[in-house]
Amino acid sequence: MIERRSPIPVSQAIQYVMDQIKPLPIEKTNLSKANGRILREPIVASHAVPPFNRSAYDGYAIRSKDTKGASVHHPISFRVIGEIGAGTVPNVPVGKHEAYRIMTGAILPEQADAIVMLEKTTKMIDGFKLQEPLQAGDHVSFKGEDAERGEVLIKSGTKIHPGTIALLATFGYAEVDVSTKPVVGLLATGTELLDVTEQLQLGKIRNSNGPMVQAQLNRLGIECHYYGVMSDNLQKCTEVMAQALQETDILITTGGVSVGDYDYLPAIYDRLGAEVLFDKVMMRPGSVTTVATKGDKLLFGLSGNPSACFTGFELFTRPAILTMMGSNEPYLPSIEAQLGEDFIKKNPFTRFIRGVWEMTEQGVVAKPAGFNKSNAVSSIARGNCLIVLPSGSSGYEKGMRVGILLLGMEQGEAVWRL
Ligand SMILES: Nc1nc2c(c(=O)[nH]1)N[C@H]1C(S)=C(S)[C@@H](COP(=O)(O)OP(=O)(O)OC[C@H]3O[C@@H](n4cnc5c(N)ncnc54)[C@H](O)[C@@H]3O)O[C@H]1N2
Ligand code: MOO
Ligand SMILES: [Mg+2]
Repeated sequence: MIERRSPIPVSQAIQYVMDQIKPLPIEKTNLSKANGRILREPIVASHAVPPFNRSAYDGYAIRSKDTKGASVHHPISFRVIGEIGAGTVPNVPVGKHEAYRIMTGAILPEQADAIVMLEKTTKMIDGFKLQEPLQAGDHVSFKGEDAERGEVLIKSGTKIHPGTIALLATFGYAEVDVSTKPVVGLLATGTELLDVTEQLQLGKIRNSNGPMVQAQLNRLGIECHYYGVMSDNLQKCTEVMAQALQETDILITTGGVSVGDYDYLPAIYDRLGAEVLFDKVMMRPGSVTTVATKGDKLLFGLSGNPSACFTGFELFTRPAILTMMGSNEPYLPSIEAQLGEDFIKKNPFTRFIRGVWEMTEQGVVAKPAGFNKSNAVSSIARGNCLIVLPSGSSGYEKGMRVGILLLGMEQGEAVWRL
């Protein structure tokens, strides 16, 4: 009798993986290399932003009280006593009916409390005329209006993106605490697999999972240790994986996790003494995704079918790696969308359909990205989301509200919700 596997719910499988994760140590990185890394210290404002009251426009710095009563019929004249470009500091305060020519970003001179836009003035020989009154604070960018000193602006565990870089630079972080990266190994298994450079041969296909998973890792900022392709050979694969486990924190394989005669991963885990957390998940594609541990190492046995491989990585490997790196938003971001087409197939397991979402007049609509079986490769290329169709339904109709997981986003989610 063939041994039957017991499928577990997706959320439980994710939890099993996440329970194994311990955060990696912290290291310092140069600001120029920090983009895409996970911040491991909060960004606290070490000074107010802006650090001084400054002009929001090119124009003139004046005392607002001197503009009282100004109108078309009663223009008020101002004498210009100097000029302040951004970066220079005036040393004489503004007096009654006096003004400084001032540029955007320049510090306000003492006594000045408002800025007149250049366009609102009529030039005169030694100054300008103004035809409308100003209030104190007009066109001034105030000290601390963006951030107060001591404010926690970004939490530890956030992914650094160009906006974060700007903030780090603002506060003078030449270096910043980030997580070290896990060493991730990747091995594609399958006697049928050809290298990308090889001619197609009957019965064989090119290895697409290897390069795909490499790219999925790259999206997390990780360069993997690529062990290439191996034929389905129990002894040789075991040896390579045993060696790879010495050299990596996480070892990803693709293929060989099902029940075929050459699906050797279950036997390899056994030989390696790895403990299998699960080998069947109530999801499609990727139902045979297998995750195991060996000491503090994690082994992800992603399915050979490309869509299943892709989905297994996004659902299990991605949050595991991000959590190791201290991310507080390791899950794919999810939003609600309208299903753009009927999906009438029975759903014994939750389906993750490679889809395309777009904004329409009806709101966000998500459609399957084409041929959608677990062996599909074209729909992975077209998709920008995974449409989640929970199990237990006999089908989903166009217009129904569904959850979708957004792919390739910088932002993530703190909890698994779908
Ligand atoms: N009797 C059963 N058969 C299968 C079951 C099952 O439950 N009972 N599960 C099916 C499901 S679901 C999937 S998914 C696949 C999983 O297969 P494996 O993970 O064992 O992967 P392989 O057998 O090695 O390959 C499957 C398929 O994928 C192609 N492949 C493999 N590696 C690559 C690669 N690197 N690049 C591109 N394509 C790859 C391979 O040629 C096969 O076509 O099993 C079902 N069978
Ligand atoms: O694991 Mo398979 O991909 O469910 O289709
Ligand atoms: Mg197989």
